[in-house]
Amino acid sequence: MSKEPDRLFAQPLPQVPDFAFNEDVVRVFPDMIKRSVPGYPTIVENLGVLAAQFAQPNSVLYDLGSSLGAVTQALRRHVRTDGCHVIAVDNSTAMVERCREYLNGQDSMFQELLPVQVIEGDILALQFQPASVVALNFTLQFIAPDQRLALLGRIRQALLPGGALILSEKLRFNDLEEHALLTDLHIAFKRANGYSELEIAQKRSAIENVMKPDSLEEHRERLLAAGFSKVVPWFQCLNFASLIALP
Ligand SMILES: C[S@@+](CC[C@H](N)C(=O)[O-])C[C@H]1O[C@@H](n2cnc3c(N)ncnc32)[C@H](O)[C@@H]1O
Ligand SMILES: O=C(O)C(=O)C[C@]1(C(=O)O)C=C[C@@H](O)C=C1
Repeated sequence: MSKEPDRLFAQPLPQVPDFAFNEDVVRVFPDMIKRSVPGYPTIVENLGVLAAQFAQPNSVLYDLGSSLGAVTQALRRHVRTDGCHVIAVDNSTAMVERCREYLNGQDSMFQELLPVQVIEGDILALQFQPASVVALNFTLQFIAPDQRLALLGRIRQALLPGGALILSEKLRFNDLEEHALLTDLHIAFKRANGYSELEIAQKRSAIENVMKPDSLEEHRERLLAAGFSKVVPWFQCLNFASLIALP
């Protein structure tokens, strides 16, 4: 994995462009996401642990919005169920290229890893195969809000009995005081991880048009409307959370 530090927003930009998962972001992504998302390493590792409980023999495990394949690698570390394979999907060419390099490197060093297929494509256009685990790790927030219910409905239809969707997202809060407090604490987290006020402000304006977080209540209601029977939050650190949704 690239160890390059994220300095993308360190210099004043005349105009901050909308955030995109391009080559510049890909180069610094492991550092960026770890220093920006409280609890990210814990979520990723335990996503593998949870997935191992839901994986069904001879089924597909989806990593949707796979970026550099951190979730896929956690699935490889933890899932031991017979006959499973991972399908990782991302629509950023730069992410997919780098992800394939990492995973090919692993394949050449270790035997008996779960087979992985990395697809460059839009998850909104994906024909889902029957799946026991679907991971959406900080991806749904980048999908247009009016497309989210239909996507979750198609995931629900693809899920096998005993399987699960694991959904991690940045949250917003309907209670304004709660929202302000957790936003301030998230900024403190970024500061503690070495980001300057300028970096924090420019990143915020880069993502505000492209990343639209929902509240926990909106997630729960939409997942139920999509046909899931049960929604169980299993992790929250500040304004970032992860949920298990059962078919
Ligand atoms: C925050 S990153 C996900 C991080 C990753 N899951 C992890 O745990 O390291 C969001 C990813 O979703 C991808 N993405 C956004 N919209 C997408 C879409 N419609 N289809 C496929 N991938 C998408 C982006 O290219 C980006 O790589
Ligand atoms: O909320 C922020 O400031 C973030 O940086 C969050 C977030 C995310 O949740 O995916 C946004 C974009 C990058 O992919 C890394 C982190």
